[in-house]
Amino acid sequence: MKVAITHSGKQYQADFSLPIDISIPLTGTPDNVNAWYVPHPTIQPVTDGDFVGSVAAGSSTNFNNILFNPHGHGTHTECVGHITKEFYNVNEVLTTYFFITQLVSVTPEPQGEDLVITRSQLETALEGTTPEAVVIRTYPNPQTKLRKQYAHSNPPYLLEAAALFLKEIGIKHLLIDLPSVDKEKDNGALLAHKAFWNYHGELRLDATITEFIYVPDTVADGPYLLNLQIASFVNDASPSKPVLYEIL
Ligand SMILES: N[C@@H](CC(=O)c1ccccc1NC=O)C(=O)O
Repeated sequence: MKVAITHSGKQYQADFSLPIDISIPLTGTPDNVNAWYVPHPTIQPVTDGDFVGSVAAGSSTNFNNILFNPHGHGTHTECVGHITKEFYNVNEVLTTYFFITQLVSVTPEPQGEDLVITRSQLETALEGTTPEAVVIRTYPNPQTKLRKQYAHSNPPYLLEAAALFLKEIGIKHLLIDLPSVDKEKDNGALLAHKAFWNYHGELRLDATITEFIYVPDTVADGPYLLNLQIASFVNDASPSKPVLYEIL
């Protein structure tokens, strides 16, 4: 299914029959990707007395409860409500779902004991483009990222200046393959989140951060059409399904 798109005076074409899903599947198993010290998600049949919500166990239907945490268990999209006293929910904030995006790859640089993404790395990678959304793939990029247990691993993160740069050039949606844009243990500083959402000024209520994506190596850097969909959770964050389409 080919589509022709006119956006900001430019013409694009994409083929909806060739989606590139950059979400991480969520499973109810211990090897589900994990961060923030939460137990693994569970997907279990509802039970009620003798009833077990499983066809294999004699029920008419499979009928599972799912217990998971959007921030800790996989691809999720969050709004400024992640860091504010006031309640903002991502379902109200994300109101359109297609964006022109740029996929960039960076190798985080050592800074003391950390690995960080710098402003100049993003400047270089974006090559002067100012898309609505940026998808950041970090190297190395092994497939084990799909089930990595990140707790206490001090994953790479974005420097405050890098997040400020993305805000300055008007990026509305930031997607990254790490558990957070900030350092794991930062005593609540959350510098990159705050910079991107302009926490100390007028909040960028319509800006989102999507963490825990996975972009396979076979996908080349460059421009894409992004379809960013969430489940309609009234919460600061929701599991999400970002999908890229090559621009033809
Ligand atoms: N680094 C923060 C914690 C943090 O960032 C966080 C904690 C739980 C769930 C998500 C978090 N950040 C996600 O981007 C801290 O050390 O307080």
